[in-house]
This record gives sequence, structure tokens and C-alpha cells, in this order.
Amino acid sequence: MTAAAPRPLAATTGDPAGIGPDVILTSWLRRRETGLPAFYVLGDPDQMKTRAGLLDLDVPVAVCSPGEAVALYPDALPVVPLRNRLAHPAGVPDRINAPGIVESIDRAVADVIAGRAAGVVTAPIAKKPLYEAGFGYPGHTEYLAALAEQHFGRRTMPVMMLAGPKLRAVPVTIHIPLRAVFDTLTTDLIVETCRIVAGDLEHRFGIAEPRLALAGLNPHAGEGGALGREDEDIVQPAVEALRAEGIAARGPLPADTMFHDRARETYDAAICMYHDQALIPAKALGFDDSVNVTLGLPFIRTSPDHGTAFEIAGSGKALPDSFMAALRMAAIMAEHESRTKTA
Ligand SMILES: NC(=O)c1ccc[n+]([C@@H]2O[C@H](COP(=O)([O-])OP(=O)(O)OC[C@H]3O[C@@H](n4cnc5c(N)ncnc54)[C@H](O)[C@@H]3O)[C@@H](O)[C@H]2O)c1
Ligand SMILES: N[C@H](C(=O)O)[C@H](O)COP(=O)(O)O
Repeated sequence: MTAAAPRPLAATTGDPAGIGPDVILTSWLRRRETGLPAFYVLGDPDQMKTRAGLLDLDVPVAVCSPGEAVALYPDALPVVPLRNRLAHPAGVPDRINAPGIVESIDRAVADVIAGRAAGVVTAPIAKKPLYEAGFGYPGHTEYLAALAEQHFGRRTMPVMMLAGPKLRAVPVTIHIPLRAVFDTLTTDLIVETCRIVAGDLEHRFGIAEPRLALAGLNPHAGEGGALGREDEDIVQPAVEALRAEGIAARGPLPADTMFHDRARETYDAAICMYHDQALIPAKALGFDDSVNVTLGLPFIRTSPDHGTAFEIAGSGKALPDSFMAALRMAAIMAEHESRTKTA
């Protein structure tokens, strides 16, 4: 039996006015010294060449198909051309780029589902120009779940996880106004989120019996109901339900004391009740090397933890570390997943 050909990762361009192209180009330049897994970009070859010129980077661009990417990767940045063009200026977002940005995501997902790529690694998008062009999703996370539903015809609940060497943190509610958190948070939502986290940590991260620490919503996890009832009425029943299913869950824990060094040794993922409760500690502890992973999808998706940083696009100041960590994490997840499937 012949071994399967290695599959590259499919990287999206993200917003072409942001630092996505910068970190893609600098990551490729560091491929050898860092042993970076092979990837190709779904993008506009001219836009990539223009940004490389602006950054004064010597990056040859090879226009190719996904199947040719692994062979070309050692000597050139493989770019699979989009049908839509991406306008060039760095730092100036424009809704004119929306069709190309969305095509890049759609094509990366289609490639992974068709087996042409091992996982999707997205470069950052800015929400506003996409919303102005009619994009109806809060971010990648929700859009990728919608694509999964279109492709597979079954309900898909996406779970955001920020994962770095010091912390994995999951927000149960994601891109909603803080005011809406109280009406959105339910015991069922917490339980469903934790089931997905536990399953993916086991099958895609190789952690047997993952330990989950659930944060309380209120100060001091409600202080026995004196500072809010949600911890006793919503979070506590979720912990009990999860434990009854055999998932090692603990909480609700006071959120202010669960992220220090010793506390983090006691769990594999912190389950947080809203976006900033998870993303503030994750980015404070590892902005340069944390990865945004979407769990619960029928394919692998990672992303750097940072955004488009328009103010530094094309300046040479963008660090590629988080993008490189996202590439590495996607490759490791793909390996775990294939081991689980063949076991
Ligand atoms: N994965 C994604 O698509 C994603 C993630 C986060 C934010 N965003 C979007 O990006 C836009 C800007 O968001 P923001 O300003 O809150 O966050 P940001 O991450 O773009 O920038 C925050 C700060 O970090 C700096 N920074 C970011 N990445 C850096 C890098 N690689 N190297 C050096 N410095 C870096 C920026 O210059 C800025 O000072 C928003 O529209 C947001 O929605 C997208
Ligand atoms: N909340 C994410 C973060 O701050 O890192 C970011 O907005 C990206 O979200 P998507 O991956 O859903 O685009």
C-alpha cells in the first residue's frame, strides 16, 4: 500500500488591507528555520507580490492548484488564485474586497472538505467592511459553522477556543453585546459547549479525560447568591450535568482567581461565560503565540489570535508568531484526528 500524499494547509488572505498578507509572507520566509508545515494561500497573486514589494521581502510567488502546493512550497509561496481580485492598498480597508475575502474562506473550506487540504488557517478579517458589503455573520466562527451546515446538512455548533502554551480559554457566548449575555447564557448552552470542548480536546488535541474549569459569571461566582443568582441557577447545574456524564468539570469558580499560574495547572481548559472573560487572560498571557481554534466543526480551523491591525499593515512591524502557531496547531490537530480515525 502506498502512503497518502502529504496534504498542505489552506490559508485564507483575510482582509488584504490588514496584516494577514504580511504575516503570511514572513511566515513563509521562516519556513525552514521553524519547520513550518506546508501551506498555500487562497488569494490574489498580484496583491501578494505587491505587499512583498512594499515590505521589501524576497518572496517568489507560485500560482498553482492545491495539489501542486506541497512540491512548490520549499521554493516559492504557493498561491491558488481567486476569481475575485483583491485591491492593493495596505491599511485602507474597503468593502470592494468583500467578495474576494469571502471567496477565500469558501474555497479553503471546500478544499478541506474535498480532501485537498488538511485544515483551514484563516488570516484576520475586519467585521465592519464585510458587514457594509452585506456579510451577515459576526465573524469566521459563525460563518464556518454555516458553511459546514451547507456542506453536511446537519446542525453545527461552533465553539471558539483561544489556545496558547499557558492557557486554553473558551467563551460560551461569543460575539454578542455584553448586555445580551444574561439572556443568552443557559445551562444547556454551557453543557453543549463543554461536551464539544471535551470531545475535541480528546480527539484533536490528544488529551485523555480533559479537565474543564468553569468560571462563574458574577463577581466571586455570585458569593452564594448575594452577588447574582446566575452562578447557582445556571452554571452550577451545568457542572453537575457534565459530571454525571463523566466529564471532569469543576465550578463555578471565581473568575478573578482561576487564571494565575498555580490555578492553571489544575485544568486543561477554562470555560468562560462571555468573550472578554476568556480572551483577556488568553491574550494577556500569550498574545504572540496563542491561536484561535474553532471546535465543533467537521473540519479543522485555526487562526492567529490577533486582528487586522490596519495601522501597521505594510510597515514590517507585524509579528508572524501567532500565524505560525496557528499553522503548527492545525497540522498537529490533523495528525491527532487521523490517528483517532485509524485507531
Ligand atoms: N481572526 C480574526 O479574524 C480577528 C481576530 C481579532 C480581531 N479581528 C478584527 O480585527 C480588527 C482590529 O481589531 P483590534 O484592533 O481589536 O485587534 P488587533 O489584534 O488587530 O490589534 C491590537 C493591537 O495589537 C497590535 N498587533 C496585532 N497583531 C499584531 C502582530 N501580529 N504583530 C505586532 N502587533 C500586532 C496592533 O497593532 C494593535 O496595537 C477588528 O475589526 C476585529 O474584529 C479579527
Ligand atoms: N474574537 C476573536 C478574537 O478576538 O480573537 C476574533 O474576533 C475572531 O473571531 P472569528 O474567528 O470568529 O473571526
